[in-house]
Amino acid sequence: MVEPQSANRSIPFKAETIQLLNILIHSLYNDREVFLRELISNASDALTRLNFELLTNREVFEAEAEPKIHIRTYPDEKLLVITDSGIGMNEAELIENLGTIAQSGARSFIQAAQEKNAHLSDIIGQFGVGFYSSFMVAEWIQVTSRSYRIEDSAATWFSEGAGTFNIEPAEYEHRGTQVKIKLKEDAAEFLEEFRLREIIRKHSDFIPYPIYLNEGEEKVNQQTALWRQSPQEVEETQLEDFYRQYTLDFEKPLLHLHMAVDAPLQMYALLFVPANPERNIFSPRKQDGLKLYARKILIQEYTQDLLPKSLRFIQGVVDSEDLPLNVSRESVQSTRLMAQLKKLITNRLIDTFSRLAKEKPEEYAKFWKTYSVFIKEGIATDEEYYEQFMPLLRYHSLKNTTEWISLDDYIESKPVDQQKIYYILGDDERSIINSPHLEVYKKRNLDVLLFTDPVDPFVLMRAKKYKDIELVNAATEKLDASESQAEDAEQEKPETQEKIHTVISRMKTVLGEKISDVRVTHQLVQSPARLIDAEGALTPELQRVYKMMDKEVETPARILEINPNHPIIQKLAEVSESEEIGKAVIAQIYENALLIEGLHPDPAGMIERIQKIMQSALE
Ligand SMILES: Nc1ncnc2c1ncn2[C@@H]1O[C@H](COP(=O)(O)OP(=O)(O)OP(=O)(O)O)[C@@H](O)[C@H]1O
Repeated sequence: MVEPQSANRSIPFKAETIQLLNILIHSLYNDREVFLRELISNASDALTRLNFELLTNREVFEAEAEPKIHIRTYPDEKLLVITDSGIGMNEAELIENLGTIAQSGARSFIQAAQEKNAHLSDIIGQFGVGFYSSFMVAEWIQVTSRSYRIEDSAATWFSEGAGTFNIEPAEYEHRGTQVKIKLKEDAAEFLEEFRLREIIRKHSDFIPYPIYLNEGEEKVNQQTALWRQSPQEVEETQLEDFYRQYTLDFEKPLLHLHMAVDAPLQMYALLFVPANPERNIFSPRKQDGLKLYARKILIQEYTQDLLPKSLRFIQGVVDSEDLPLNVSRESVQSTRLMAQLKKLITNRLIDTFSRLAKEKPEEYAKFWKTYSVFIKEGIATDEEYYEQFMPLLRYHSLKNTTEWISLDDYIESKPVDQQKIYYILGDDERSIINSPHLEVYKKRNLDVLLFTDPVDPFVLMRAKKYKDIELVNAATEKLDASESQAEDAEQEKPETQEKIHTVISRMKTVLGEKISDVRVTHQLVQSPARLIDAEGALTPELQRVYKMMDKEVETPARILEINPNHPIIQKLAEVSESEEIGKAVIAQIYENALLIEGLHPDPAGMIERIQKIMQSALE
């Protein structure tokens, strides 16, 4: 049925639209060019919707017309005209779509824009205000459209962006929509062909329909979306070109992942691990996040919900057929599909890292050097994925200070009866290797992982176990260095015990309040003594966490543990109590222990005493 054609009518915009237009018209927004992206994306949506219609309906006006988008400029009249052969709109649809329906994003946009310190650029980027964004550059806009329905007639919508728009019947021969923009004085740049090309290449390169500019016969957009091709067909150089164009990073990426998935949902992704996590200042990527497309149409420039936060260094594109095309940008986040996509992508990424570690350990070592801190952050903070991140951990160990070993490697090579995974905390490998705490492990030929990264204690806050095997601190674990009962019996002899008691009480007198106690340990081999935390003190892990967070913590005086079998300790018992040398040796034993724990406040201060001890040794 042919609708009765009405004469020119003036209709008020919805209240929210008026507010939105007010903000946009008066905005001094630098990235005004996005208006073109919005119009092209509307045109592209209209073409896709027509394609759907054509699947089931042959009663379509101009069914054979080529699906395309055409942009024309008329510099003398300052006109920019964007035409598409999409689904089109009749009069009622023009009124509804461009005037009276409050856009889903409008309200949130206005709210966000009215907030203090709001940056319009962030907000426009975030909400994508669609068609109306053209009012940033337009004095007026005229939209003429002819719907795909044969019986419909054409109509024209016109507005200067104030409170109302006009609607009237039109003569328009072709199916689709023509958006005519009279550019503001200061928006003449959008009449320049090179500028338009630049914008199209930047924002709409992968729109699935050809975009023509003025009389040019070549389409301006590339149209082929590399990520939608089969991974086997894409060549290494194409990937590198794509990555370079995408990030302006001229270093090759460390790794890429090309996914083409059909089930449980349909998606393509092309992801990269950059050689360096810092974006360079020229990078067109201004924030973390992946570019999200639905059927090649850009939905969101920076999508952070597709990855765990700790994998924010990943660059690339995700494209899913399953995302509804008309999904508004703000509702993208909350769809169930996004959670599914995130899971799929994250699992595949973790899998790719694991495979790299297995198949190309040297390349994994490079990855680990740069990104270990991110993976460790993931373990410390990511409730959902921390367990999956754990097999990616790599450490040096007491027995292997040159190659990285995983927790799985450690478990595989440990003796069957060893029930725990041992680690030791320290500031650098060279000094912890010499820690007295490790003597018993060396003697017993047990391996210990060296945790020297400042973020390792954070990892330990969450990761108490791996594959049901407890991770324990070698420095606080009680392992006995004496392997036979005979050795024990020797230690327990009454005369030995008495000697040791003498030494202990002398040490307590000499060291006074510097220590909370002196006692015997059987965990030492070469060293005469070591320091351990007093009972009730914070664990060494927590002490380091606090230190990293710059929090002052009081550590109660430590306990000095002595090795009853050490010649220095045994000889000390024979030195008369009044002799100065005995006191000097005790003070030096304590300070040596401080030094090796990295706790000595003034190592050079020991020199004088050491010289006295040397002198006495020579006499
Ligand atoms: N070129 C076009 N052809 C057909 N319909 C169009 C065209 N441009 C806009 N429309 C209609 O007008 C509606 C409003 O467009 P607008 O750009 O304001 O928002 P949107 O595209 O729905 O959302 P977004 O904010 O994500 O762009 C569209 O949903 C569509 O129905």
